[in-house]
Formats: sequence, structure tokens, C-alpha cells
Amino acid sequence: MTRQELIAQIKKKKSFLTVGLDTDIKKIPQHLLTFDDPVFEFNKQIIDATKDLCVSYKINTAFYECRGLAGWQSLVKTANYLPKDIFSIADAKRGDIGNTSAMYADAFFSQADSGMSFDSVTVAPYMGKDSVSPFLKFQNKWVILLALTSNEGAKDFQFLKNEESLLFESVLQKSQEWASNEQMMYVVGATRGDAFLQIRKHAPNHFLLVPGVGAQGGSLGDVCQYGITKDCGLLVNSSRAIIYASSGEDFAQAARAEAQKVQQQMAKELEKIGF
Ligand SMILES: O=c1ccn([C@@H]2O[C@H](COP(=O)(O)O)[C@@H](O)[C@H]2O)c(=O)[nH]1
Repeated sequence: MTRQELIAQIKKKKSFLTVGLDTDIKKIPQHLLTFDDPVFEFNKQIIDATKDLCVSYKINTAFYECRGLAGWQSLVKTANYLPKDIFSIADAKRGDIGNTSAMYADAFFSQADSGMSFDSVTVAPYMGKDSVSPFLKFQNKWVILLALTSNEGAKDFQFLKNEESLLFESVLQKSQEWASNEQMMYVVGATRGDAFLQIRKHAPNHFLLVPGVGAQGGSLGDVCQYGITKDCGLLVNSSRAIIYASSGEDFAQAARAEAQKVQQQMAKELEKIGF
């Protein structure tokens, strides 16, 4: 998906919500366990119930990889069930030496090889340019680089200072030599509302994938106040707060209701920038 297509979807749906499919087989409603693939059935119903309210789905691959072959099958089926006009994210946090990164890129981008073709994959910047560039060889596919994460441990390295800048600022600056804002986004945690001003100094026009509202307590208002751009420039993710809104048979309707609350708040923010 191109940047323009993504912006058009945001305008059309009045939403920049990403629903996170962090589907844990131990947390899904009991009645689904009789299905051949309970995780896929859960995802399918969540997608059907929320697809008009969000512009993106993020599949955190850890929740699938931990189940071995069965998990990988649920992942492939879910990836192929996602509507084509919705931006898809493989949240896999990959990155390795070049030839290995090329394999990771095929795994998430090459339908012919792996049976999956996500629009984007999250990548760790730590190993530098040659670890990221194999993902950039695919047309209309995106790298979402970890910049400033939402967790407590982000302080361990991401705020370390060299002569001029903090480590996350160096990630933002250096990586812009590798790709434009048509192919690169950044992960910035919603739990760091105040840091968005600083982020926008270095990446004024990039899209940011923002996890951390909902279960982690980040504020959508703060994220928008400091992070929204004239093109919106935000994809805000919520996983647990939406998909586990109910553990009963009404789980999909409950997920829809939660997604709708967030979408309505987003519509108000989008109105402010004339969308
Ligand atoms: O900095 C980061 C990077 C990634 N994540 C991921 O986003 C979701 C958040 O889930 P919630 O249930 O809405 O808290 C999850 O997949 C994380 O691994 C993040 O939270 N922070």
C-alpha cells in the first residue's frame, strides 16, 4: 500500500486505528476451542466486527510462533483473511546481517515463497543499514523501525546520549538516509506523549506506529496533541483492550464497541486537521 492510499483510507474511515491481533489461545472464549483452528476463528470474527472502524491490523508474530506449526498456520490464514484495502503489519521485530534479513523479508513480504504478503514489518535498527535494506527492496512495502518504544526498559538504551543526540534521535536521523517517508515509519510508544514533540523535530512527516494506548495506559489525546501532522501521520495500535473486551460469546461485539469508542475520539482529532 502506498502512503497516499493509506491517507485516503484514514480520510474515508475517519480513523487511524490499528487493531492488534495479539491472540493468545489461553485467553480466547472457551466456546471457540471446538473449532479446528480456534485462533483463526477468533481473529476472523474480530476482523469481521472491526474492519470498518480501523485502517490497519497488526499481527504480533510472537503469539503465533510460540504455538509451533499450528500457530504458523493460524498466522498465514489470518494474514490472508485481512481485507486488501487495510494496511497490514507483521510485528516481528526482525533484523540481522544482510543475507539473513533478506530471508526475513521474504517470509513476510513474498506471497510466492511464504504464502503471506504483509504491507509492512517491524524491524530493530540496532544492526544498521545492511540489516534494514533487504526489507526496502520490495515495492510498496514498508519498514517500521523501532525508535522509542513504550516499555520501561526503553530507558536502558534509547535515552543514552552521544555528543549531540539521544540514541532514539540518532535512529531517526540516520535511518532517513536509507529510505523516504514513502517506505519507512517509526514505532513510538504512546506512553511517551511528551516525547512526540522531540520525535516530530526529527521526523516531521513520517507515519508513526504508536502502541501503548489501552492496556498500557498511554493517552490518545497527548499523542495527537504532539504527534499528529497535516497528513495525520499516526497509526495508533490497541490490542488487548479491544480483542479481550469480553471473554464471553459476545467477544466480537464487545471488541467492536471498544474499537468504536477509540474511532470516535480519532474522528474528532481528524476533524481538527480538516479530514
Ligand atoms: O514499543 C512497543 C513496540 C511494540 N509493542 C507491541 O504493541 C502491542 C501492544 O499491545 P497492547 O495490548 O495494546 O498493550 C503488542 O503487540 C506489543 O508487543 C508495544 O507495546 N510497544
